[in-house]
Amino acid sequence: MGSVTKTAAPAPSAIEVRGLYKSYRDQAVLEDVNLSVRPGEVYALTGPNGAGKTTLIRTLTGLAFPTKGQVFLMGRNVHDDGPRARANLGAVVEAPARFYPQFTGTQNLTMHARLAAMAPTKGRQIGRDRIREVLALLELTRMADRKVGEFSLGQRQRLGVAAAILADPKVLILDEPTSGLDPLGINLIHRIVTSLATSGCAVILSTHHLREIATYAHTVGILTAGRMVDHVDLRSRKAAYRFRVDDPVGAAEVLEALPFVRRATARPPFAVAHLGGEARVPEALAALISGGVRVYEAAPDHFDLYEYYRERVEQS
Ligand SMILES: Nc1ncnc2c1ncn2[C@@H]1O[C@H](COP(=O)(O)OP(=O)(O)OP(=O)(O)O)[C@@H](O)[C@H]1O
Repeated sequence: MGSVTKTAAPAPSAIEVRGLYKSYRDQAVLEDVNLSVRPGEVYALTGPNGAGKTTLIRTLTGLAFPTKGQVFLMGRNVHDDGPRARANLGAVVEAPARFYPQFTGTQNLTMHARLAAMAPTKGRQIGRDRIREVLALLELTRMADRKVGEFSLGQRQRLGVAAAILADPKVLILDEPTSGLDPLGINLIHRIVTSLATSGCAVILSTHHLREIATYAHTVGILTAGRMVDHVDLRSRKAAYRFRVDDPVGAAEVLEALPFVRRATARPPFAVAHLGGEARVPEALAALISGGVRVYEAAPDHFDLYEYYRERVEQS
């Protein structure tokens, strides 16, 4: 039998936004927004108040219609083929999500489960065990049989996330899921989002909590005045190392010539290089030393998303 060479094809996007425009009367709120999120990726959307984040999220979920452009969820156009596109979607688009206050947490989730069972392509039956499981995951077991009208803001917020993940969505879209939550609640949402992404779910969430999302988002989209001014790939930023040297420009040239270095720049007194991992640090050091560069220090170059964001927003 002959052998077959396999080349891993990139996973198709779970969320794909193409040339999206949205205006309210004559006011442009979104202009030419493009983005894509693959299965397993967490995309954090951020930007100043009024930048258009909620409008974008509502348009992604099919709740708002674009003036121009398309949104695909799992390959289906959310505005032309809504019920099928949304069959794989879990979302919280209003904070806190709306529930029937006179019914308990369990009863509200049971109603969500019935709706999920009616989805055209999925039709999954969600049993009581799953409802108990998501309530426990969101640390709401104690509140399960209390009326939602008696829930605190943070508890309702967590119930919203419980409803969004109930049917094991392939796409999760959350508008400011951590607003109104205490520090442990914020951490809980982060852990849940990370674990869903690890199991293959594509996640978009909007947030103002830059330092927190920097720890687990893969990409950060910066939206200002309706335009996506930057997509920051945090994975590549984390692979950077900085070397404090006597000659940063010469050191950057030495590093740039190494086959495993993707990019090297001088930022006096440092030369900063994207090495692809810490296993390459000894080789980079050896190259610098044999190139006649004196090295005083080598350390990961921590990317400060907050500082980056501030500069980016001030420029635009
Ligand atoms: N239904 C609407 N009719 C008219 N204008 C609207 C409507 N909804 C939003 N806008 C306008 O669109 C712009 C973007 O609003 P949006 O709520 O999307 O911003 P945001 O980035 O989510 O803000 P925040 O961070 O404050 O939540 C604002 O100027 C807002 O006034």
